[in-house]
Amino acid sequence: MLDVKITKLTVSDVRFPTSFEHHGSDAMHSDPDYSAAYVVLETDAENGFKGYGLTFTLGRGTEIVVCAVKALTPLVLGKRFGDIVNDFRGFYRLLTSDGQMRWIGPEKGVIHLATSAVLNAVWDLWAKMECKPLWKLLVDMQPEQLVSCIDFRYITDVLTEKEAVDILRKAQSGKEQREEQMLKNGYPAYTTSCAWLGYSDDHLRKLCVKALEEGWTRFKVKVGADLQDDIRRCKLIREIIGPNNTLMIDANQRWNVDEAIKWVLSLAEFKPLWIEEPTSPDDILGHATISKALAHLGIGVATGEQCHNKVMFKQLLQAKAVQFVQIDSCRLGSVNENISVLLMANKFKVPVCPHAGGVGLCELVQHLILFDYITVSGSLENRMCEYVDHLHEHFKSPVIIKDAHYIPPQDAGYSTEMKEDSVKKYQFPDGEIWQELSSQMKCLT
Ligand SMILES: C[C@H](O)[C@@H](O)[C@@H](O)[C@H](O)C(=O)O
Ligand SMILES: [Mg+2]
Repeated sequence: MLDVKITKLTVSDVRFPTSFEHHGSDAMHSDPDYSAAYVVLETDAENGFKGYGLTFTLGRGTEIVVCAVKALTPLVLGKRFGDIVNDFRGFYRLLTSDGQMRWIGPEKGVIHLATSAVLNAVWDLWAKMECKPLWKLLVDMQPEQLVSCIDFRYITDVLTEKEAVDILRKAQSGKEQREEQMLKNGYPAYTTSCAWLGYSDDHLRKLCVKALEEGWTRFKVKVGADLQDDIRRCKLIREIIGPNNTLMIDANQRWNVDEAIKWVLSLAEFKPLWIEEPTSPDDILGHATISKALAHLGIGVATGEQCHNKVMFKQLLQAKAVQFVQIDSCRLGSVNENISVLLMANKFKVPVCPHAGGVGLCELVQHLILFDYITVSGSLENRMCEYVDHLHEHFKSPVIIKDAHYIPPQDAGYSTEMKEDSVKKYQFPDGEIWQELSSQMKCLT
């Protein structure tokens, strides 16, 4: 297996027209078409093993991420698989620290999204070669091997290699029981599917009632465009879900810092557990100010879905700017960088509640949060993973949700593989779906 070489990398621009029904809409992204730059790694393995990876985008601009993946391709082609996984830290550095390309990052923006797509495919390949779901591959690794996948550059002031190994060693005790518990009950989830900003009150009501019947107890609602609308919608949702279920609010970076504090104070009566992305994702001290101002109300600040990299997470933690860390499987540099954030959050005793949804984010991040529970944090206190009910049907191993819990996937790999037919149909702009849509548009004009 280790002698297998990577022989080909293809990347596709796959877009789903979710904006037509306002799925995924929020105060800053009113018309997202959930999309992905989708990577397939081919190898010379006799059994034809392939690795699949993706990064999540919102439609326009996916072509730029595709271009960035193509720019990274020469760094991957011809590589011996054993050389990658036996020095994963080195391979991570190779992709993120290329002497010319790092200028267009470093480790942020389009080039980092592209890195994530490529590395996600490598991890999928690795898990497939080991015939394990990715979470199990991680759970079974020795602390030293896990740590050897992390690039510690820029974070040793808060987390050294030794500390990382110690955290993982400590969590070895009770690992088997936690794994059993997960296999039996799954990992707790919350839903964002009921209350996208573009949904009418009526639609919101119907979806909330249905979600309650299905056993959901934690709900997230989009806010931030209009205060009166937010008050009405939060009141409505609180009335439907009752005082004991959990409510979160998400502003998707809409406000200035002072505005965020004032706005959230006006919504405090609805008892949200957190305000997510109140302001610019880059404003670490702004998040700290908001956290401080809301602490007495028991409202925490959550962020991470557009947090560039581990350095920013480090500072958010150092500045006590977040009470909930939202890792993202497709924005950070894949599993490698996400593990470092899980370990830092553990050190600062801040719970991790991953960002999911989009296309494929639930499929991927479930592996990371299972790993976090079994092998890092060992705790479910104040923890839950986001769930959004869109586009799972396009994946070969879609997520399984039971009683509002993620059931650990059993198929080998990182659950990243999409159905060939879906990739073909939704390919932008030549796939059947986009061709049909463009001829309908022409008819209307
Ligand atoms: C544009 C997207 O749907 C976002 O609104 C979404 O990721 C959201 O912020 C979330 O937390 O799920
Ligand atoms: Mg969000």
